Amino acid sequence: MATHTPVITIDGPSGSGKGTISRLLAEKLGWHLLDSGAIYRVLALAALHHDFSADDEESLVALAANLDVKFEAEEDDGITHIILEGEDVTLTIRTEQVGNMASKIAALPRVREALLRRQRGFKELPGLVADGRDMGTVVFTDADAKVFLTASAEERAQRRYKQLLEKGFDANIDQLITEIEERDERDTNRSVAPLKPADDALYVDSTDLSIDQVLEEILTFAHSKLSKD
Ligand SMILES: Nc1ncnc2c1ncn2[C@@H]1O[C@H](COP(=O)(O)OP(=O)(O)OP(=O)(O)O)[C@@H](O)[C@H]1O
Ligand SMILES: Nc1ccn([C@H]2C[C@H](O)[C@@H](COP(=O)(O)O)O2)c(=O)n1
Repeated sequence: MATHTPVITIDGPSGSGKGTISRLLAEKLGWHLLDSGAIYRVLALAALHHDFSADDEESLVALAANLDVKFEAEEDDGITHIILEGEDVTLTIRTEQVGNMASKIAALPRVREALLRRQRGFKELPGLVADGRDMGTVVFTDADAKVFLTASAEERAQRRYKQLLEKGFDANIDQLITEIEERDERDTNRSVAPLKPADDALYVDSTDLSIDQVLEEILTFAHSKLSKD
């Protein structure tokens, strides 16, 4: 009999805390982690390097199919380093320029298709926490527990502002709110794999919740779903 590999999906808009919560959840459970946004961001950075425009689907599909990217867990700093074509791009992919390009190319159906297998390859024992926009609705539709994590656009922009300053990037709060709203609009209204809660997802609004409170709520939910299997 094939062994079941459990999956927990965390979907939601930019800055809702998916990455933070997914990492903490994966650490607590001792499971693997898929940051699917990082894959779209790496592709976006590679496209910018090659000077491809965001609507050049043909070139982007070829780039996605041959993307030379490695995720390397470093013992020294505990961070998973992302290596694109031999270069460490862990920090570079986090800029708003790369995030916006990622959101644009992610609207192209054939680009999404080209990245599907790479994402599903992360599902390995003892389990996977998958973070993104369509983890529960497209990539892992049979996940054991699905969560949709959100927060108001203003709160998400404030979080991003703080995060960018901490990382030494320049930031402007009004511009961040505008960019977050534009990104929400694009991610939610695209024709393929739009950002939306799966029918069977737990909906968590983290606007007034601390990271610990969100983690607690999701862990309780995940345990209840996993114990039913
Ligand atoms: N509940 C919370 N309260 C306060 N700050 C939070 C909360 N959740 C996350 N944060 C902070 O908000 C910032 C953005 O969080 P994170 O990167 O996890 O979001 P994300 O949804 O993964 O965003 P993106 O999709 O753009 O990568 C981080 O600095 C994180 O520490
Ligand atoms: N499963 C996913 C993950 C990400 N994207 C797109 C949409 C986002 O705007 C962009 C960057 O993601 P982030 O790092 O901010 O989570 O990538 C997507 O369409 N599907």
